[in-house]
Amino acid sequence: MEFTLNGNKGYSKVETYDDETTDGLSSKYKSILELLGEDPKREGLEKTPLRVAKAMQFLTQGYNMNPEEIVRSAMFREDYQQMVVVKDIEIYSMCEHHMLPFFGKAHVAYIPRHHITGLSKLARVAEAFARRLQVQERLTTQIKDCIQNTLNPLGVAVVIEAQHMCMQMRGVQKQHSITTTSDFTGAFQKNQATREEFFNIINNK
Ligand SMILES: Nc1nc2c(ncn2[C@@H]2O[C@H](COP(=O)(O)OP(=O)(O)OP(=O)(O)O)[C@@H](O)[C@H]2O)c(=O)[nH]1
Ligand SMILES: [Zn+2]
Repeated sequence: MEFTLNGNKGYSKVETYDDETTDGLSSKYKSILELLGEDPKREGLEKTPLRVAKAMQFLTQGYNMNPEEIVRSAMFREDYQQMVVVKDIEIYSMCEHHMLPFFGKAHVAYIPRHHITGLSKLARVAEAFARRLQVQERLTTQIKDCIQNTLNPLGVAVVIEAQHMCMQMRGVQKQHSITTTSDFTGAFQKNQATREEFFNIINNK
């Protein structure tokens, strides 16, 4: 057992890699190397099944995190009722169709009703949902729902801009394509001026 995750504050059950999962994944990745025509015994590849087994657990650690708990762990009563925006949150996820990375930026905003949360928690929520097999649309909606359900704010906005390796390295091979998804509740959904203010902030106008 080794300590692995930097910045783990107890929302995650994965404080260590799970030995049984590591062993199971390692032996399967060894077979995958063989199927790809490689020699898993050659020096450079000897430890690769183990490394990949750990990397995959790292990249999917979000399954063991509780995003609502992350928000609730730092919820403060406050009467501020203006927009709070955390933009340019880096996200690294993996598409559930090809298990290849997609990555980019998330922009998250909310308008508090009675409660605010720690700013880092918005980024931690994005992280908890991103570190799973995902589609960008569901990732966007899950972040939005989590903030809405915990803080009960006057509105939530989430925009994600991402590049998908499955569209760049393979398949249609469009290296410069960027996918944007968005989801809104409350004031962001109903009020065009509020939504525009949010877009102006994230676009730095
Ligand atoms: N909507 C959505 N699609 C995604 C996402 N990530 C990957 N995809 C797409 O998932 C689709 C899967 O389509 P399939 O036709 O079953 O798979 P494929 O034969 O590998 O398709 P190509 O990628 O077009 O070669 C592809 O169009 C991918 O671009 C995502 O986050 N959201
Ligand atoms: Zn894909």
